[in-house]
Amino acid sequence: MKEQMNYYRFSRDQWKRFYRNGHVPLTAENLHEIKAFNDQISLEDVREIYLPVTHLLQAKFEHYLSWRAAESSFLQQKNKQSPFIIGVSGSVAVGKSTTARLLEILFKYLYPNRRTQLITTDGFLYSNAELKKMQLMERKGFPESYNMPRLIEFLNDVKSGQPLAKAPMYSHQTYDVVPNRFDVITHPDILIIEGINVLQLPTNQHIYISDFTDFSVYVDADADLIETWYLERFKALMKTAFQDPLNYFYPWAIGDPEAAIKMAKGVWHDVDLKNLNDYILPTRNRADLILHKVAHHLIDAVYFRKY
Ligand SMILES: Nc1ncnc2c1ncn2[C@@H]1O[C@H](COP(=O)(O)OP(=O)(O)O)[C@@H](O)[C@H]1O
Ligand SMILES: CC(C)(COP(=O)(O)O)[C@@H](O)C(=O)NCCC(=O)O
Repeated sequence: MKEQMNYYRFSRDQWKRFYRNGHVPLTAENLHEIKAFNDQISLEDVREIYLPVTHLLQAKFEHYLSWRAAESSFLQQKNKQSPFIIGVSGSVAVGKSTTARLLEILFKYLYPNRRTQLITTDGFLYSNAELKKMQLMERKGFPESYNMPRLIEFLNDVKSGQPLAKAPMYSHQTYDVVPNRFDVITHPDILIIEGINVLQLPTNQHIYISDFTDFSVYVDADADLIETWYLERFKALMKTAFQDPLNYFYPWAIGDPEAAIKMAKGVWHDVDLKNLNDYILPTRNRADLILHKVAHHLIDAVYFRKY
């Protein structure tokens, strides 16, 4: 990634120094829990990259709470609870879910008495049946494949302090939205929203997802590297989740492995890479923080937005 004038660039060595030791006390048990959720995560990355990120987010969150109180006092209104919303974006397979989950875990350690919840935007995709009807099945993940008005309404409910808001669920098992299944969001203090479209500006809306987020993170890497992660994940799933006869990819898991890899490469090139270049990458410079990854998901630099 080239230097950008509106970002500070910090090398890994510079970034790790921003964390004051002991600020987020991680015990051996905590680290064990992180490893249990993804044993590929480097604990060095957790300490050197994610702990300073959490430290920064903590400062932002506390500033947000005091600003909300000051605003309510100015408007002579009751201080209504409204969650601090963190958006996590980036390409398919760059590691958004992993980053979002890690931030969720770290926030829970930091604020055990506060409610942190995580949702993904993929539940707001139109169902496969609807996508087929609109001839958008090959455009899954592109802006027009999401029900944006529904997502905006959901965020508006959450941000305005509704006691309960329901986010539809997506299943990677069925490769489709799950009918009548929801993630129930109940008055969180912190909401993490993860998805490829979190920083996008839809053309036909007057209000965007980013209007609801208080901080945003973009996970970045070269497209060639992301392709290898996409294919590695596909190969790992071929041996595990795809072996289930109910899985959408089951026919590929029991067929010719080379044909399956060829198909996955085609999907990456024709759908996800195109989406990255045309719609996701152009949103990168709206993020407050960019985590730049190199081989093995190692973060070599962090970009922090100046203005
Ligand atoms: N920090 C990390 N260290 C090691 N592997 C990772 C890391 N982040 C993601 N991965 C792996 O990369 C692949 C894509 O990550 P995932 O979080 O599923 O991506 P996304 O949500 O962006 O599609 C998965 O196989 C995941 O296990
Ligand atoms: C459902 C998704 C759009 C969401 O991406 P994610 O948030 O999982 O990175 C993506 O996983 C997807 O299915 N893309 C369509 C092409 C493909 O099968 O990769």
